[in-house]
Amino acid sequence: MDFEPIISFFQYNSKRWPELFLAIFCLLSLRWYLENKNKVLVHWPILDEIPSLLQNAHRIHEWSVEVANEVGSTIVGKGPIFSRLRLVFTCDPHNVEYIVKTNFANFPKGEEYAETFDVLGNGIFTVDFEYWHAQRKIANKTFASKEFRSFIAKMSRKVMEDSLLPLLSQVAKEATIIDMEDVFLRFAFDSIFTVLFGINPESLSISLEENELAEAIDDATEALFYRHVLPPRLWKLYRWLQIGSEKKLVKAWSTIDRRLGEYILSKKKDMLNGVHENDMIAIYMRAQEQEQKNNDLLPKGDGFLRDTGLSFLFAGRDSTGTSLAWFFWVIATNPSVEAKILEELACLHSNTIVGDDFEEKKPYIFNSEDLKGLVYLHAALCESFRLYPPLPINHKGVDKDDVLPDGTVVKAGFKIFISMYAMGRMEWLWGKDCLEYKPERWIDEHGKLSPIPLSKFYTFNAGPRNCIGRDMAFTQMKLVTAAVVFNYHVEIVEGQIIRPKPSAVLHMKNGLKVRIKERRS
Ligand code: HEM
Repeated sequence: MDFEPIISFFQYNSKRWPELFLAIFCLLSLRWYLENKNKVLVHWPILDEIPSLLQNAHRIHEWSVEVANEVGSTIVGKGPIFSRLRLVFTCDPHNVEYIVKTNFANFPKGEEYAETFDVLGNGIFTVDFEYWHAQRKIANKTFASKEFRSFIAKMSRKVMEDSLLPLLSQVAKEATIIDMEDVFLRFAFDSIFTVLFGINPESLSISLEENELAEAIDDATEALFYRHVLPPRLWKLYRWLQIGSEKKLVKAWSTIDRRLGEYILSKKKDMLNGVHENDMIAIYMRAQEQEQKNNDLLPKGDGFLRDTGLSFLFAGRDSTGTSLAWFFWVIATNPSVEAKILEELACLHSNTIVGDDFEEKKPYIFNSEDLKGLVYLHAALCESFRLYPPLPINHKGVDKDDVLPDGTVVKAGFKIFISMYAMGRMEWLWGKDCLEYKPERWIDEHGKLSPIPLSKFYTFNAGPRNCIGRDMAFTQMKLVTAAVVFNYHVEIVEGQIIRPKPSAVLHMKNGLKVRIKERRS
């Protein structure tokens, strides 16, 4: 065989190898790009799925649904090859049940969670194991007390009666446009603050003035979201350089410390003067005094009161405020549901009003005990929570190697992200109409609330670390939705694009602009 031509080809081309390699590289890259360009999750060389995550950070919740539909309801991601980052994304309720309930002890929040949420200090959200248990014991006792529950209902009603309804009546009279999400966030802030400190901060007033503490909490929430989507080394670099949301966080943190410090100090003075109050911080101060002698697991001093106050403000303000806004958006876009809620309320109203001499107050406010029995309103709220869970993502660590019910292997040190947003939108779980707003799916053939959807409903988490404020949230949501739907028609201003904001809490990206009309003038 004559090798002469082959040898001369290589001799001729030897000087052109760099160009040859470049051409091969470009061809392979082009092929890789064409193969991957339409995929929702791309595994990039070296960086793996990090570029996809960053590319979709602005629409993270919608993207999580697309990923779950296309790739699977549980995915193990690797992160860049030079990092040891291992992420598990899941929206499979069997896996979630195992993580949050069955083998709860193996899935603590972990040190990284505490570092990400450092602004919350040592409050109930960030601690694990026996430290968490000690705080949960006090919280359970507080929230189980009948006295405290009726204090919550009384305070929420008072904020609604004194601030929310007068504001809506005024807006209706002046025929102006308001941002209903902002209004509900202010309502939720004033309610939870009043429950915590016994003082109404009156952020919800006719003038809708700026509220320094609520704004600082917003800035901190935004920074915490970026810490979720950016690789830890990157946000820590931002923190070190003091740029972007990390810079805002430092300022927000100092405002939070200053304002909460002032409230705690004034409460301490009241307590020293022998004032017995029913608010949560007063209950915690008394518990701290009693427990301090024999419980080393409970943090000491005012720092703990600050961390508790902030954790509950975080927990109770954005969740209830945003849920109310999403609820009014879904019922406005589903008028048949709104009509059924009105029908149920009208029936309750006529059963409550007895005798000709009954003088009815306007706007009419339902009693929170009476609202507990309303099936359709409850189903309508659950359905709204399914599609718009205020906390769309939950975050867990892995203590020891384990295997999830679907066979996914998780190793110690992995990070798990549970997407409640994706879980509420999976066709295989909720059926072909999974994206439709249908309260009927929560009601059985006997007209009672069906327990079946609850087995795949994790909006309030489940297991030992379930939401302690669930009942409070339902009490408040029912009080407000019943009073607002019954007395006013909330009309959405046309032409708005309503979608979630990329945030650790499911805020609306551009708020919810509405007009208010009185129904019962
Ligand atoms: C619509 C309203 C609400 C929703 C959807 C909601 C949802 C949740 C979820 C998903 C968790 C688990 C978070 C995690 O593990 O990191 C949680 C925990 C918690 N929630 Fe709520 N929440 C709501 C309202 C409230 C309110 C009003 C309060 C209190 C006043 C509250 C207090 C708490 C607390 C203290 C925890 C931590 C429990 C623990 O770690 O033991 N929540 N909530």
